[in-house]
Order: sequence, then structure tokens, then C-alpha cells
Amino acid sequence: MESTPEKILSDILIGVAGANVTGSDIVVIKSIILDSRKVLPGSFFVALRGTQTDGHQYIGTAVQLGAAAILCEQLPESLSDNVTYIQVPDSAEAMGLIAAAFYDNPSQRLTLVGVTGTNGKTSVATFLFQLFRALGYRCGLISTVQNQVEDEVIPSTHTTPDAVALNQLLSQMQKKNCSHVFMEVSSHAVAQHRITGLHFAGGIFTNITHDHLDFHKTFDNYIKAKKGFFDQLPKTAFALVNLDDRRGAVMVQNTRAKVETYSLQTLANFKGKIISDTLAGMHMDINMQEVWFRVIGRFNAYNLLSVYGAAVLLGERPESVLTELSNLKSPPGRFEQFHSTDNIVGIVDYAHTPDALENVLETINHLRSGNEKVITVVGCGGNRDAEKRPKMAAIACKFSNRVILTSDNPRYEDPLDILEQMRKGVPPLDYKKTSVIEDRHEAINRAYEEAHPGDIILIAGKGHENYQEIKGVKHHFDDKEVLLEAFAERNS
Ligand SMILES: CC(=O)N[C@H]1[C@@H](OP(=O)(O)OP(=O)(O)OC[C@H]2O[C@@H](n3ccc(=O)[nH]c3=O)[C@H](O)[C@@H]2O)O[C@H](CO)[C@@H](O)[C@@H]1O[C@H](C)C(=O)N[C@@H](C)C(=O)N[C@H](CCC(=O)O)C(=O)O
Repeated sequence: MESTPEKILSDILIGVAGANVTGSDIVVIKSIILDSRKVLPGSFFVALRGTQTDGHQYIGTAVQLGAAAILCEQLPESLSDNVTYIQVPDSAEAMGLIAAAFYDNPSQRLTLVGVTGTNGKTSVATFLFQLFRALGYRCGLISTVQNQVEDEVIPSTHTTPDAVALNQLLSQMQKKNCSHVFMEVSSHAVAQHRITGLHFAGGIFTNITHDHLDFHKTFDNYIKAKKGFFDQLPKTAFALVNLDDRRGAVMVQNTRAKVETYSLQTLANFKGKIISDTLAGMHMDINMQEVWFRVIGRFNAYNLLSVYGAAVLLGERPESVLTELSNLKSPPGRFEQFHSTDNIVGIVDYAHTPDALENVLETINHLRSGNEKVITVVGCGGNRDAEKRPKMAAIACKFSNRVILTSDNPRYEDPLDILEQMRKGVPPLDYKKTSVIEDRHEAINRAYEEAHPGDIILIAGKGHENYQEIKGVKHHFDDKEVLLEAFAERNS
């Protein structure tokens, strides 16, 4: 267990603009807490305006539990004598700076690279982590799948943790002598100032398509959030963008960082070309050097190209980078392939957006060598962007010979309602090849029952997740486990 740092309040308020302090700023702060229920004596409670409730209403509870200081946008009506109140224009923004200072600004002593974009964040961050370890560095990873300090795995709750958890994690990585940290930067994180106060050595933009509109409301807001990451980069950092995404150039219009580009289609600092791509591997040309990769698919060509670019920008030798990259395998749940003894290929992929599903299915169709069938098992999550439901069903139909619509984290919604909304996207001509099987276990088994040697089953949407979230409870469920069980049963 990490020892908790203690700080004098005035020392962690340095740099927080417009802070209005009521009470003494010479008090000891033992922890920074965002949830009043977790406040302990000596805590600094941060009142945040959330999506469900307003943290300001819990200031009284925090004081009762012994908070030494309160960060807020609006002072409560009655102030307690033993507590220091810091009023700021934006609690979330101030919290980013305060959290970084509380943990002694660990990002300034690390080479920190952030990856943002709708798809590919996990793969790019994970490939970078694996690559730099292979190149001999001690590394940290902060990702949707898991956080990692060298070999030690720390479960992940968010793609990008809140500012306090994030700085604590970075501090832990720095204390364990990591030199490099690779992290995913979600649009939520930028909008909620989770990364404010961090010092990045570089930022990578993968691509942007419609997603998370339940949170951002409009696509413009979503773009603005992603762009906010590049606006925050310092002059010393690089901003590496995918020129083949039409929003690539916009992302870096206001950045102070050094803009660098990658592309499979046009002239760029890092230019790649796919020479061949099959289930056995991918052959590419990158900046006039040939390389064979174990990971496959056009979307991975983009991922690898950005990883190559970032590594070279961080000062690594191109030849060593390509050698190590050629050995990398897909991260868990990211186009992860499994082969049954009766020659059926199962692919488990996290694709949970229309665009990601289309990419994966296009890749699979590209990799087909003959008349093998593609069977897609897919669902859509509950209490999230409903617009994508019919779109994902339509995409599954367009690119597959057989489609099984099923459940995927229904959360608080009725799974049959979600499936009905998905079904509306099935074109009438595809009714015959589409079934609805609510039970995901049964859906995967059915796909395998119907598959013949050579066929490819895509199980999309959950990737690395090992649970099914139903009415606030996470039940154990793992696509890979179910698929391998089915493989084993038929072939035993
Ligand atoms: C939509 C969203 O981003 N929600 C995050 C947000 O919660 P919220 O705004 O709903 O909080 P709230 O419940 O309204 O509460 C407001 C404040 O009051 C506090 N509170 C509340 C109750 C109480 O009794 N006492 C108290 O102090 C809360 O701690 C909070 O600070 O702030 C919380 C604390 O930081 C986060 O844990 C929570 O993430 C939730 C769990 C979540 O699911 N977030 C997802 C959408 C998310 O962030 N996803 C992105 C990745 C997306 C992707 O690329 O796929 C991510 O980076 O993970």
C-alpha cells in the first residue's frame, strides 16, 4: 500500500487562478476526496457539479466527517470555523492542478504520452507500453482494459481515471522508477478536467466518429473535447495526428505542440502502406522500410503507424522500433483471434460503435480467402447512446452472412427493448439471416453450432470485459471464455 502524502494547503493551491480563500491556508491536508462518503479527518473535499447530483450539497456531510478544507464554486450559507473554504470559478479545473501538486507533479518527471480518439486508444497505448518495455524501459500503462506498472496489474474503472486517482497512479509509477507512461485520454476526461495539470511529452489522435453523444450532446462538443487535449499540450510536446481522418487537421489547429502526421493515404511525416494483410499476418511499408507484423487489419496498420511515429519522436531508432513492433500481439479483446480444432476462427473484439464494427467487419471481409461465412454476434449497451443501435444492426447485416443480435450490458434498460431498437436497423432483405437471441451465452453457442470449417465468428462489443452489467450488478461473463468452452465441448 502506498503511503499517503501530506501537504500544507497553501503549497497545493499555487497556480490555481482566482482562488478565494476563507480561513487559514496553513493546514495539513491528508487526502483529496471527491465523494463526501469517503471523507476522513484532514481530507480536502472537492465539491463537483456532476451529471446526477451537485457535490455542493454534501459539503455539510464532509465537514461533519472532519474535512479540513473544502474546494467549491459556491460557498455554503454557514461556514464552519475549523474549516478552510476555497472558492474557485471551476472546481473540476482547480482540482486537476491541486491533485497534481498534492502528488508532487509526477507527470513532470515521467515521459507521458496520451492517446485520444474514438477508436484505437487502447491498442495504441498498449502497443506503446509493450514496445517501450521491449526496448528496455520501465513503463506504466493507463487504459480501459487495465492499468499496469511494469508487470503489476491494477484494475481499471475508467478509461481515464479522475484527477486524484490519476495523479496517485502516476506518482506510484514514478516511485517504481518508470520512465515512460502511456495513457488513454477519453473525451469525458478532457471535458471534466481529469487531465488538467498534467505534463505530456506527446499526444496522439487516432480518429473521431459519433460516440458518447449521451454525454457530450452534440458531435461538435465531442470534437471540442478531444481537441481540448491538444490545446493543453506544451510547446515541448509532439501532437501526432492521423491525416486520413477528416478531423485530424482540426485537432491540432490551436496547439502549441509540434505537429506531426501519419497516413496510409497521403504524404505525411510517417507514411505507411499495406502490402498484404491475411489472417497469418500483415506486411507493410513504413517510411520506405518493409516490416511484417503479427497483428492484422487495416485499423491496426493505423495503430502501428502511430506507435512507430510516437516512438521515433521520443528518440528511438527506427530500425529497433520496427523490429520490436513486428513481434507484438493484439491486446486482450482487441481483434483477438481463437482457432478451434475443427478450423473455425473466432474473433473477440471490443467494437461497440458503428464505426468500430464497420472497421472490424471490413477487415474480416478483406481477410477472407474464399467463400467462408462471416457470423456476427453483437449487441448494444443500455443507458448509453441509443442512436447507434439500428446503425450497428444494419452494419452487421451489410458485412455478414449471418447475424445474431444479443445483449450487451443492458444496465437499467430492458434488453428486449434495446434489441427491438437494433432490429429496426435490419434491412427487410436481411430478415432471414438475422436472429435475436437475448441470452449472450446462447447466442455465442448458436453461432458456433452453425459454423462450418473455415467460417469466421465475430463476437463484438465487449472485448476484454469479463462481466455483463444488469441493473447495477456486474455478473461474470467473458466472450472469450464462452467461445473457448464451446470450442472445447464440440471437439472433446
Ligand atoms: C458521466 C460521467 O463521466 N460520470 C463521472 C462523474 O460522475 P457524475 O457526474 O455522475 O457524479 P454525480 O453522481 O452526479 O455526483 C457529483 C459529485 O457529487 C459527489 N457525491 C455524490 C453523492 C454523495 O453522496 N456525495 C458526493 O460527494 C460525487 O462524488 C461527484 O463528485 O464523476 C465521477 C467521479 O469522478 C465519475 O466516477 C463518473 O464516471 C462514471 C462512473 C462513468 O461511467 N463515466 C464514464 C461515462 C466515463 O467517464 N467514461 C470514459 C470513457 C469513455 C470511452 O471512451 O469509452 C472514461 O474515461 O472512463
